Amino acid sequence: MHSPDPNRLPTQFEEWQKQAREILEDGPYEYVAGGSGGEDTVQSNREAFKRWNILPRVFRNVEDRNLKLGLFGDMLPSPVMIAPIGVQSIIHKEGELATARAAASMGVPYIASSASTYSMEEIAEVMGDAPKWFQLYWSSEPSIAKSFVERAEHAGYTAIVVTLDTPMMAWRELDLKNVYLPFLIGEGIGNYLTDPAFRAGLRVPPEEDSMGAIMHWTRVFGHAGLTWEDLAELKTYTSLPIILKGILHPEDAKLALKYGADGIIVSNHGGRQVDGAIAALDALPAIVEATNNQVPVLMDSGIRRGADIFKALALGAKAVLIGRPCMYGLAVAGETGVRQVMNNLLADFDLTMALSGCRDLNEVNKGMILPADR
Ligand SMILES: Cc1cc2nc3c(=O)[nH]c(=O)nc-3n(C[C@H](O)[C@H](O)[C@H](O)COP(=O)(O)O)c2cc1C
Ligand SMILES: CCCCCCC(=O)C(=O)O
Repeated sequence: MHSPDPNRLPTQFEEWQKQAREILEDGPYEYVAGGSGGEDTVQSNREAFKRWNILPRVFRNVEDRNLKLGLFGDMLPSPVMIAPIGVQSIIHKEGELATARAAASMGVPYIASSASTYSMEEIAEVMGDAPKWFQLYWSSEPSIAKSFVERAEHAGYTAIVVTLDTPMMAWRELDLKNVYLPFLIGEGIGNYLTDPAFRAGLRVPPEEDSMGAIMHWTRVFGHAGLTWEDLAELKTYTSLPIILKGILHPEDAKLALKYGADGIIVSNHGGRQVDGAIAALDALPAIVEATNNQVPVLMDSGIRRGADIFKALALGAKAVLIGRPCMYGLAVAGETGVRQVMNNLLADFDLTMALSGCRDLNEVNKGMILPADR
């Protein structure tokens, strides 16, 4: 059993990843770290940040800094939240509960995935009043989609994030090599097993036939038939803000506005879906322009350090989501690891703000960065 010394947890992202690699078996590690196809987009996500330089200002009295952000009625301590990540039980036995506790202890919003191993109610319970959003994988069975959204609202989640880039899983070569799909061994389906609409579709309860439930899950998980018109139906299920995740094309950003989305997350799913897709940071400016400040634009994919957060905000993101770094923290030291990863990132971001001469988030703008190849 791995028991890390809490006084000697890593500071570097690369070291967290290296230790996670040592702790986890190939299947779970490569499921988390891997991307789709030849992983070109995983790589592009990182390269995109290196194509921008920060242009720091000096002599600006940066003794007091304000990183707070008002978003969908909540006042957040910083423009950083934890991305929805499913099947965290393959990384640590406490899975999403550990990550959610770490987030709640810092006031950092946690976005609970539909594909969590623990149910959305269990996750909400460990978070108390801390900010939490629910991520919807829109089931092909409408009663399940409706039930998930209603359960989330009832459990105290304050926004619904609808992920649009994963109606099915991409060609993921590492998982194929490992013959590893966690869902097929019953991980990541906690929200389904506890859902009355899902259970209504089973011949016998999952407690009596777990494989039957898993097979049913494979049939209802995704919905490749969805179109923009379906958003109207989803909006009848809830009065919570609806945020669309996985937008990369500016025309889709305009459609999101037209069909009444309350927010957008520019994301390529961390390079796990369309290999060869544009880096999320590269997609961001055109989407910010297309939405013209009508709704908040958030982004994720490839953020590893404070300077990355700064660059994303300078290019117009209101906030960013952190994905794999938290999962490496979870693998290394459970709840403590996730908290330490987030503390490191936030400290790095705060220092980047100060040393760039920014006291407030609204000072982080396009004038603070330059293309590296100018
Ligand atoms: C192991 C893993 C599982 C994920 N599960 C989900 C999920 O259930 N729902 C979702 O919307 N995105 C999911 N994502 C994508 C993340 O929300 C996020 O977009 C991505 O991790 C950001 O890229 P980064 O890991 O490079 O920071 C997952 C990502 C990983 C690595
Ligand atoms: C059948 C697809 C399930 C994907 C759920 C988790 C996820 O989003 C991922 O990237 O992995």
